Amino acid sequence: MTKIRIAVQKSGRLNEDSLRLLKDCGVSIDNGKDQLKASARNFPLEVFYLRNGDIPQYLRDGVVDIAILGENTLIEKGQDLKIVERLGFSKCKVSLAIPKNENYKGIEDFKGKRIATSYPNTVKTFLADKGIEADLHIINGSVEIAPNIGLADAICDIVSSGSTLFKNNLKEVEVMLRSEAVLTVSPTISSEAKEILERLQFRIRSVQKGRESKYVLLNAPDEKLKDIISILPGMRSPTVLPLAEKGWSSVHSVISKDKFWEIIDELKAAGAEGILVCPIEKMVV
Ligand SMILES: Nc1ncnc2c1ncn2[C@@H]1O[C@H](COP(=O)(O)OP(=O)(O)OP(=O)(O)O)[C@@H](O)[C@H]1O
Ligand SMILES: O=P(O)(O)OC[C@H]1O[C@H](OP(=O)(O)OP(=O)(O)O)[C@H](O)[C@@H]1O
Ligand SMILES: [Mg+2]
Repeated sequence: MTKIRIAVQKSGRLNEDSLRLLKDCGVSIDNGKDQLKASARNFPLEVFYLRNGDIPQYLRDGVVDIAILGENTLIEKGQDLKIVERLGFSKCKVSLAIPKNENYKGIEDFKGKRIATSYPNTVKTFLADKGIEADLHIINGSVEIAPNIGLADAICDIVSSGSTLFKNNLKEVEVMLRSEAVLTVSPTISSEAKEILERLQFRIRSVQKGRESKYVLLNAPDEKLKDIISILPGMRSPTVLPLAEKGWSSVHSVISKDKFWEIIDELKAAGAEGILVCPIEKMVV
């Protein structure tokens, strides 16, 4: 029986959320410590635990069919690989930063400067586009230390909270790109594996929709139902059930997490009472 082979980062920033997503999709993986390969018990899938930076080549070579990667890694090393799903976690930027006490006038300041980075292709393309030539120093980790030890004048690295820059007395001056985890696919994927991929994507979308939504239940006097219903979007329209107490109804609906507090305020103002909010595990649409 065909199994889809998925590459997941062995350890690091993407590992935990990638495995959680598979778990939420109902894929159970026996996770022996230090295993490099593991099979799912209840879905035709095999996980390969690999170094992030190696995954684009494994996809090209057809060693794995799909992978969870940071979009930034694809921009750096896998422009030819197709993204089939955006996964919404590991959001970060790839930015240029310089020592905090230096005055920044604009991108021309990078002309002839030594830039330490693990993302040489991304920096080269970004600067070439603006007609700037700089001297790149490729290092694999702890990039932010480079200006402090005299190895470089500036850096290009991942920025999320900004605390690593702060701790190293650096400031972000150019955001080159924004990234999140994505599901990407090998150009050599077989049609059988593609079918499994479609089943997995269907589950991923259901999990994501669930994560983006909340289930809301509330009580309302019947004369205020019309106003309350007009506030609630719902998958089709809200469910309305009579309460034991005459003249009152219970209203159930699904609302987006983004608009959550706004809608709750409006519901309260429209006369809703006893509002309950529950998480949604999956939403199949
Ligand atoms: N601070 C962060 N906040 C959010 N996402 C991040 C952060 N740092 C890295 N990422 C994302 O997680 C991915 C993996 O980063 P991580 O530092 O764990 O691995 P790596 O050192 O790039 O790779 P390797 O697995 O080859 O050691 C990055 O490509 C990026 O997409
Ligand atoms: O803006 P922040 O929230 O501080 O995050 C940014 C830092 O996170 C990543 O490093 P990581 O912690 O993964 O360590 P690494 O250098 O060993 O990859 C990245 O390389 C930055 O150094
Ligand atoms: Mg890192």
